[in-house]
Amino acid sequence: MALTLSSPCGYPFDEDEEMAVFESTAAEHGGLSRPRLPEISVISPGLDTRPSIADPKLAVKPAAVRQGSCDEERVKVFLRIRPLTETESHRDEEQGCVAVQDEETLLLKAPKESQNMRTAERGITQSMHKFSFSKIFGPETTQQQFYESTMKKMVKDVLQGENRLLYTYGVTNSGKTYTIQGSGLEAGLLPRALVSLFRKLQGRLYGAMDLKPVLYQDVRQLDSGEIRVEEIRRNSLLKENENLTSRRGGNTSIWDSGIGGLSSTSNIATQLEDTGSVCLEPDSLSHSGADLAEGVQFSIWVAFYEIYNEFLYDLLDASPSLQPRKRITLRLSDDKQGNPYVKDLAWIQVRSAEEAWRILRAGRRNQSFASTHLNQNSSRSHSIFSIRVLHIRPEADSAQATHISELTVCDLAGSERCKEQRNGERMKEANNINTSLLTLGRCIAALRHNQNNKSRPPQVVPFRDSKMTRVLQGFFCGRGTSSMVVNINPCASIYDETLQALKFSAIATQLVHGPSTKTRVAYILALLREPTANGNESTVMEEEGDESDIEDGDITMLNTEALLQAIDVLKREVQRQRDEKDVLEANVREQVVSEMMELISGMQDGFSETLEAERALIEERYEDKLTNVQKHLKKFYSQELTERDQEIDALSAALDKIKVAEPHGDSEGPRRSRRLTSQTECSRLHVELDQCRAELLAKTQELTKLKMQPEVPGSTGTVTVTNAADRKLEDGQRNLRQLRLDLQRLGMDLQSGERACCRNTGGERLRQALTAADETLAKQDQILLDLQNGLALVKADLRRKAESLAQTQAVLPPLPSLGYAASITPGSCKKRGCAVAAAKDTENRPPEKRQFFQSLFPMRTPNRKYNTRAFEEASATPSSRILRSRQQSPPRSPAPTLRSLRGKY
Ligand SMILES: Nc1ncnc2c1ncn2[C@@H]1O[C@H](COP(=O)(O)OP(=O)(O)OP(=O)(O)O)[C@@H](O)[C@H]1O
Repeated sequence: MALTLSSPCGYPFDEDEEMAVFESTAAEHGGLSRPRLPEISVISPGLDTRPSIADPKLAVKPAAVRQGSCDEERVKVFLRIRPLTETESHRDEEQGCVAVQDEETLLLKAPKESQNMRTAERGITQSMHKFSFSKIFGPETTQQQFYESTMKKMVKDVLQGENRLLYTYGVTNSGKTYTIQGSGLEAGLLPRALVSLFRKLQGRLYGAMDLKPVLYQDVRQLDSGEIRVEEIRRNSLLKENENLTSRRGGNTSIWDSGIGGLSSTSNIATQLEDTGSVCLEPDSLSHSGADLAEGVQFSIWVAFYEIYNEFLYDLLDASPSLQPRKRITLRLSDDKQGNPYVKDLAWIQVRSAEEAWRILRAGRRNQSFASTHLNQNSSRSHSIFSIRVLHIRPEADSAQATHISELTVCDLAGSERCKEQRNGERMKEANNINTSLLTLGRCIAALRHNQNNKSRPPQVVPFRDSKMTRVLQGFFCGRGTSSMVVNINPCASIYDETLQALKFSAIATQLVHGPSTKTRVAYILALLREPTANGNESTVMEEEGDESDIEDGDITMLNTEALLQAIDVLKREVQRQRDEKDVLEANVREQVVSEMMELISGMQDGFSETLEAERALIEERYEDKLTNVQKHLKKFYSQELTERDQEIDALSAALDKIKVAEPHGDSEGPRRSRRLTSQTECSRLHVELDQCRAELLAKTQELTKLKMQPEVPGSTGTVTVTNAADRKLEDGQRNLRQLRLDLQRLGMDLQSGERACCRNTGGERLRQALTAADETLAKQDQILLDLQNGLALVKADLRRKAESLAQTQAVLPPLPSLGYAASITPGSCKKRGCAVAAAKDTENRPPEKRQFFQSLFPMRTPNRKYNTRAFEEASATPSSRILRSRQQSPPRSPAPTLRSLRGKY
């Protein structure tokens, strides 16, 4: 399966991501055409984001941190550009795609055939990229110059007790191995470092082999037997190297890697074995032992191992056999503190640079090299060479190691495109190499994230995802510092790979070294100096005496009691910080809750207001609708009634005509003529009633006058009767008024019934209202009947009164204007009796609905009849239906009509 080269920085190097993290804005580089993509991708965060001394965060750091300059804190990333070979020059690989702008800035310009140029042409990315490094070394840089600027100080630091790591990173065939180990007479960083180390230690070497480094960074006292074993191993390795050197000529050794039968071709041996000893410029290494601690001797032990296809192999596994054999894989273990170490790794004591050099050469023969399409002698593994320095105080009886420091040099395998590997084994190697480099990139990216986002929860740094990162973990976690050498090949054909490698290194430039062990000790000591919670000054420092030693952070200066006290102080500090955080959390929670409550109540108010407004709006709308409906109904019924009135008038007129023209027409004729007659009769009765009232009034006045006259014998009974008649008349009038009021009320009931009908509340309600109205009408009919009876009695009384008056007139002079008496003739009475009979006919008929309807709509003419057939057919409105239903109800007791009253009267 062909795989492409993965981005080693932990996430895909897609251009958007890259821009988000590293790229500057266009404005920083002058006017640029595209708004989103600047012409040059500036990948130089290391320089721009350097913390200043004035950074307030630094002010609170312990003194040991403040003392160090910012440059020292940041991880150093060096760039080395290798020269083009002759073959490469002939292939026209020099296309000016790599340009050094100054000591720290590199400009990459995409060549025409590169993938980067293709994407740039599509506007996805830039064709030019700018990178910044701690220092850039061009093709002309010599090995010595490079050593002086990079590793020289590291050696010094290690001798002073620090841990240092230097690792190379780059595309295959970019010069990593050349940089670390060198070639021919050009010794690389490692041999130079060894020579420098031993020169510095001249006269200070601890020759015995009784103290040996074990585990992560511990020292073990060896007994005599173990010492002998160690010596045999060491001598065999040195002898092996001698034998191989003497047999040089047929110089290819074959080793079985143990995995898939890989052959590791040690052609590299030829390169360095030409130099029997390390050849260095005389003035390249200063060898002053002035910086070394007084009275301390140093024991140097080296180990050399490789990580091949994610397996650990000891390159100093001293077996003299040259036969192919199965290599033993080593395991990674953790010590009690969880620090990783390579179990059963061979540590060899060396007493000179020469010995160390020979051991290194012996190990290189075991290293996994192979020929690839890019490099004839390509490292297929990550090789790690470690030098451990034991700081020993020789005592009279037995020596004691006070400290151990380490210098590790790691030559990482080169990243490469898997798909370009034609050999399956090479492809597998490339895969593993890229995977471990990818993990390294992810670790560095996570470390950078954690350093840059201290307020956020830290990301898990995936050290355990690869053997290489696990082995080097301590150097990234404060137990030392690391430096990175990025090697690049300026060939145009591998421009895209080079670009990826440089992007990866750009992340590393952002890294800051974690606080060293020394710094942590200084922090603890600073805590001890602070006033305790009880307000008493800690006495630890006073007991310890020399403050300058303490300032250096040497924890061994403290006795057990002081350390226990320090633990107590730290525990209290932890508890205090926990309490603080608890209080802070409680406050934050309280604030959040109160803000939430405010928010919720605000929302509630808002909702209620909205609800009210909507309710008002809906009410208003429905009010308007109801008003509109009422208005339209009124208008409609008014029109309807007007039309009916007109029709009735027309019908009446037509009937009159018919009556005049054909007095004896068809069978319908007499009934209609009777109806018309009754109508006209009714009007006439009205007039007569009014006349009767007027007469009654006149009579009442006369009676009043008579009362005023002196009483004559026998008149008492007449006056009493007249008074009774008056009272009854008054009652009758009162009843009439009551009747009118009831009718009005009925009218209102009907209106409400109509409304109920209009609002579709159901015909049942309307029917009930109408039934109630009918009952009220029946009551009124009864009242009218009573009134009629009362009037008959009055009439009888009046007759008697008239007779008594006649008798009185016979005695007294005649009274003026007794029209009423004159009008009460037997003839007129007879006539009135006929009227009463007619009224009785009327009473036998069902009550007139029209009178009731008339009270509802006073604008109508009083003599209209709505129970005609024409009206029934025409009325299709709800009101007309109501009227019809009422007409269909069973006949009720006849109500007295005015005509009947008049007749009675
Ligand atoms: N600075 C330099 N000056 C001269 N020659 C160099 C330089 N750097 C590298 N070379 C040569 O380039 C070739 C490849 O170098 P080297 O083997 O060190 O690459 P590499 O990065 O280790 O490759 P790989 O990752 O495949 O092992 C070697 O022949 C080496 O001598």
